[in-house]
This record gives sequence, C-alpha cells and structure tokens, in this order.
Amino acid sequence: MKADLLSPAVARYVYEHSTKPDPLLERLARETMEVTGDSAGMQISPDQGTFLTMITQIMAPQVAVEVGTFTGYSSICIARGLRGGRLHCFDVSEKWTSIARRYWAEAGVADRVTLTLGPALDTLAGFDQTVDLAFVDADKGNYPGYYELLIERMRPGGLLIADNTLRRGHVADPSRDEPTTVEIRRFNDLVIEDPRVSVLMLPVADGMTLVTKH
Ligand SMILES: C[S@@+](CC[C@H](N)C(=O)[O-])C[C@H]1O[C@@H](n2cnc3c(N)ncnc32)[C@H](O)[C@@H]1O
Repeated sequence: MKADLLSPAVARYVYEHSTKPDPLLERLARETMEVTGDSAGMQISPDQGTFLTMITQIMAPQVAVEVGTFTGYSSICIARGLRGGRLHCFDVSEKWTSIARRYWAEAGVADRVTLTLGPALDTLAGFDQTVDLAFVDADKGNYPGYYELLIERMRPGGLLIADNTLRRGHVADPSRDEPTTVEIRRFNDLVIEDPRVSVLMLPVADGMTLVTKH
C-alpha cells in the first residue's frame, strides 16, 4: 500500500472500503515483484487503479494517453474503462512493456491499446491527435515537458492526471532537496501558475494531481 500520507489505520480502512483489484491485476503485481524487484515500487497502487478505471468510464475518452507504462498495471485499468476509445501508451523499455503486452492480451484489451517505444518527449512530439485524457507516470524531471506537449493537444474539458506529485509529502518540507523532490516541486508550481487549467491535488497514494483544461 502506497498511502503512507495517511495513518496506517485510516489507510487500512480506505483500502478495505474500496474495490479491490481482480485476480489478473493481482497476478501482474506479483509477477512484477518477481521480475523487477525493487523497481516494482513504480507500479501504481490498487486504489489508484480503481480510480483510473472509474475516471476513464466517467470521461469516456476517444483518445487516452499514458506516459510511463512499465509492466502494464495502470494501462489495463485505463483500458478497462474505455468505451470505444483508444489508449496510446508511451515508454522507453521494451523489456518491461513486453510484460504489459502479455497482460493486455490476457485482459482482452490488446485491441484498444497502442504502444510507442522511445523517449516520450520525442515520441509525444510526433503524436498528432486531440487528447481527452492523459496519465503521466514516467521520469519526474520531464513532467514539465510531457505536461506542455499534452496540454497543447488536449481538448477543452480534457483531464491530465500526474502521479507522485507529493513525493511522500517531501514537497511540503523545505529541508528536503533530493533531485526528484525538487523536480516535482517545480512541476507543481508550474501547473498551479498555468492560467489554461484548473488543478486539484489528491492525497491518494503518493499524490495524484488532476488538471482540467479550460
Ligand atoms: C513509474 S513507472 C510507470 C508505472 C506504470 N504506470 C504502472 O502502473 O505500472 C515509469 C515508467 O516510465 C518509463 N520511462 C522512464 N523514462 C522515460 C522516458 N524518457 N520516456 C518514456 N518512458 C520513460 C520507464 O521505462 C517506466 O516504465
């Protein structure tokens, strides 16, 4: 459970009163742990997965984008919420996304997911569709670049969700100056100053920022 922003008792309560992942997602989480070791911590948490499926159902996007796919957990949650739209995934890792491809097939969503491999600043620059929904969960230093590329392409009323925007609460602690904390602070400041959008930070898991375009 990633929600160490809450007390353990509240985090447990929230977990117990939220829809759980199905056996396929549980198996994917287990395999990710076995195959990637410590990197498995990059995977979104079950409550975030439930949230992504719900928000995708509500938004009913024709074009959804994910930056940072890893072994596929969040992409399956988004793809499962689609009703006729497509999810375009961007990642650099052939190795990790080969696991995602296998699970997309098993989950029955492979026909609605496209994967583009390569540095996402370059590959997104060549993406020429209007974006309805975006989930950003890749290298934190490039969040400002991904944000600009996605907001430029987003329809009015579209939604961008950025993950890990609280950095375990370190963003609010001036004594913390690790590179990733500094990068995320810079991103959070940039977004709240942007007159094109409305912003809500959700203290879910490691912090998710919701950004809607006016
Ligand atoms: C935090 S993980 C994504 C976790 C995923 N959303 C999930 O739920 O399992 C970050 C991913 O970003 C990818 N990544 C890192 N740098 C990247 C870049 N410059 N361009 C595209 N993807 C990148 C990594 O390969 C990794 O798979």
